[in-house]
Amino acid sequence: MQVLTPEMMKKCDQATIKAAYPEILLMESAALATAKMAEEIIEKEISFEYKSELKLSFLIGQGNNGGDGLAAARILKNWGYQPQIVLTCSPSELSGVNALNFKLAVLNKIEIYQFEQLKTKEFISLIKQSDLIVDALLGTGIKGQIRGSVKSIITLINQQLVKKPLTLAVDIPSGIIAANGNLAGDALKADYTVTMAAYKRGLLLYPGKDYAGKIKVVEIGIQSETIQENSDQLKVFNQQEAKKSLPVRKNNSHKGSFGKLALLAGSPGMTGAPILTAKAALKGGLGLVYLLTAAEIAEMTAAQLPELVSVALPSQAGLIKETAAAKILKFTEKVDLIAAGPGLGQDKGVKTLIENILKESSLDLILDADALNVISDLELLKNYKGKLTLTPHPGEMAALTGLSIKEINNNRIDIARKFAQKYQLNLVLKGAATITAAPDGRAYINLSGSNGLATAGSGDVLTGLIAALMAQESDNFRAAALAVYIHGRAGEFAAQANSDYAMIASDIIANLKKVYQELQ
Ligand SMILES: NC(=O)C1=CN([C@@H]2O[C@H](COP(=O)(O)OP(=O)(O)OC[C@H]3O[C@@H](n4cnc5c(N)ncnc54)[C@H](OP(=O)(O)O)[C@@H]3O)[C@@H](O)[C@H]2O)[C@@H](O)CC1
Ligand SMILES: Nc1ncnc2c1ncn2[C@@H]1O[C@H](COP(=O)(O)OP(=O)(O)O)[C@@H](O)[C@H]1O
Ligand SMILES: [K+]
Repeated sequence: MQVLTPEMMKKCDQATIKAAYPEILLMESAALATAKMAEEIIEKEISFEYKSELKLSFLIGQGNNGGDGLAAARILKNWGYQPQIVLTCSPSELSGVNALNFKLAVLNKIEIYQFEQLKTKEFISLIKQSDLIVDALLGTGIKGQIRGSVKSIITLINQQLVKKPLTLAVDIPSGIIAANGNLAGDALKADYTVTMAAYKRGLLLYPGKDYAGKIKVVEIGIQSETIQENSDQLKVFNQQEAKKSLPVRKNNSHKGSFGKLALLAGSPGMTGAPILTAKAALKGGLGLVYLLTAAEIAEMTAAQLPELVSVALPSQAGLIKETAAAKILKFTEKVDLIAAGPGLGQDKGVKTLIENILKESSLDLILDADALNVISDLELLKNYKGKLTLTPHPGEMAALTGLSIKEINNNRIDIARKFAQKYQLNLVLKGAATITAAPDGRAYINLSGSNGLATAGSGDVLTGLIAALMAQESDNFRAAALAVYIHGRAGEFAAQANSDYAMIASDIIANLKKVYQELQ
């Protein structure tokens, strides 16, 4: 499912209206979807005897987001509810379809207040008594910081109410910038968001994602072709996408059919990382893992995982010698893909090894952690002869690009995509709302996972999973996006069993089976 910017959404609206779909009809569809969602929430969350005893408060802005709200209030009134409306402007300031929907609200005898005419106490009391607030103050048309009555309403609710009533946001929580998920000063937190036609970026990026609650995308008459034509290949990776992408395992197969991985990882003091990666790769469905690591720790690591084949590299005091490059390249002739980085360390030998692999190999190559940190010449990435995948967290991405972590996180989608296209590689930009970007411009925002994944070794697990899925699926970009989804979903299961606080990276691996069972 597509993810849009406000400009793209506007183009979709305009194209639909131009193709003979009257604007009022589009708004009525949005309103009907909002009313249905409000009713679903009421039935699920509130115990009541009569619809008419419920207090439904609609906060109405001056633009089309407010128009959606006005029409939804009227529909719910016709269904037997008693909605009330708080208007942020005077009725004479409404125009077009919004003025018409206001007239219809009056005609349907809905109780209407103007915020400016209410005393603060009266407004607070009205909100406090509400069973459900429908937030139709601001949608995709937000410009600049929140101001005027809209700002007063958001500030009053956020500052004066200890417990906020149940809230449904129309299209996007008011105050969240639809283009990037940032706050326009402040925003109204929702328990649910009903969003029109497609996801908006701001609903999936932080802090916006924290304000949106449960999101439902509703169809309002905009054709999927129109959305396709006016969007930019950015999609969400959800369960539906994962089910579609899960590689089919042939029965007539052997361990070679599911890939042989050369894993270049580990160093003295960092012997756990390669085990997490190798175990995740094997539990992810990969056929065989060779761990290439410093001679001093090769035996010790092999002892931790009986399924592992350990290969000792020439080293001194645990540091891999620069001369190991030839041995590694020779060895990788018998494997299908290489993953390098977890716990590898960053000394000179490691840098030489990674540079040599980038210059000489043409296998599918995944670089993570220390293998990313030692790269100083980005041209090596561009010139790599095989298919390359990088998995930086924002800190590693900052080092690769010269940008700050804040800049990266403020513009995750575009930065990841530009880098992937410029250097012709798959990029997994990790962190809350992981972005997977392809060299050809495709990109996914991942929807699974939680803060429990922010635990030592979690990234090592992801690298193993990416290798496993890449070995089983020919489209490396899709494989990486699927691995990110599965990692996140396994993390959700791990959090259910242990809590976000108490889960560790091994719990993610232990729960992979549940994800595969769910997706099969
Ligand atoms: N187009 C369609 O056919 C369809 C559109 N749909 C719906 O329309 C929504 C988009 O509507 P929109 O474009 O009218 O913008 P919207 O979000 O209501 O905001 C504009 C209003 O807010 C005001 N305002 C702006 N910034 C502000 C701030 N910082 N602080 C305070 N006020 C601020 C701005 O004031 P002005 O700048 O004009 O003074 C203006 O009055 C979309 O999210 C969806 O819900 C659906 O019904 C499907 C069909
Ligand atoms: N708050 C969060 N929500 C969802 N996923 C997260 C969050 N924080 C981290 N993650 C995920 O956890 C993993 C952490 O990887 P990384 O930073 O490399 O950790 P480590 O180096 O400890 O293994 C990544 O897949 C990342 O996307
Ligand atoms: K809204």
